[in-house]
Amino acid sequence: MFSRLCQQLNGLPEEETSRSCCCDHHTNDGARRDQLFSHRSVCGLSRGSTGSEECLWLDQVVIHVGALSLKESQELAQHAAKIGADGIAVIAPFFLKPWNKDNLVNFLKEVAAAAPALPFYYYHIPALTGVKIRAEELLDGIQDKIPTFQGLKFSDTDLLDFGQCVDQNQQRQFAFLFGVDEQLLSALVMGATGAVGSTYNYLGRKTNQMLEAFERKDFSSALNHQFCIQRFINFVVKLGFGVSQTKAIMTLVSGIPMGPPRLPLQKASREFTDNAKAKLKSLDVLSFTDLKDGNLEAS
Ligand SMILES: CC(=O)N[C@@H]([C@@H](O)[C@H](O)[C@H](O)CO)[C@@H](O)CC(=O)C(=O)O
Repeated sequence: MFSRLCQQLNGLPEEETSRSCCCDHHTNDGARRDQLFSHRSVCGLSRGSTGSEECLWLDQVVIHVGALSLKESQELAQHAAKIGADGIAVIAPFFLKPWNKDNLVNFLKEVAAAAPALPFYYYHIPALTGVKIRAEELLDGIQDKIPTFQGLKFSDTDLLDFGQCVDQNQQRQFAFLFGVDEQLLSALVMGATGAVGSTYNYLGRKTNQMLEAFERKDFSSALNHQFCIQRFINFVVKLGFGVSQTKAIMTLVSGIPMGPPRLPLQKASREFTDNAKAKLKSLDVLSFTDLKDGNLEAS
């Protein structure tokens, strides 16, 4: 059922993007975007038991093409099709917001129509877009308007909405990709078919252990793994956790400098990174013991 954990590598620095892939983010540099697809075999951030870097083969790449302007979104969708993406995803426009379901669907429909051969995913992240139209409502009849509609990335904690997305679409082969890492187990019970999230960049092993336990119906072990993930996320949330802190942790665990976040975000503090490092060590969630924090200054 749960086919594969989708690892986000969107924090990689500009110079790394030619050997990486992003699920939700695009770069604005056209040449670099093209390079992205010249290497379908990418080096991820995971390390095997020997500590050596493992190569990940991304057999599907979904490019996020959302933008505030419909025209820009359409251009990005066309570009994604041209360079061989396997799908496109779009968040709701968040400056001039759609007021109701029909407005939002009409916007999405125009973006999808710019890449009519590509599977289309709606990226529901109301906390960031401020567009709170329920996903369950949006899905009702969506394939009549968007024939390429393939599924949803659901980054919200409203499990009633998520459960109803699954329940009301059991006859359809939609992908229900969950995006709240600390609640993934609950979403699996509701019928999630996949996950996309930031912490999988470094908590992938622990998450895979949870998925395996869930698959073999060992719910007690699955819950223990989820609680362990929650202990880490709860800890960093209290310190202040966002994209900058994610970059700092990814640098810490990989040794690859992720570069500074873009303004208005501010670089994570050394204090945050030290605390996160101590917590990761105490929870024993990494597959290698030697954290690579030599490049922290560059992050
Ligand atoms: C609001 C937010 O950033 N959510 C993350 C989660 O992975 C989140 O970091 C995690 O559940 C910890 O709270 C993802 O769903 C979204 C995300 O990483 C992205 O779009 O870049």
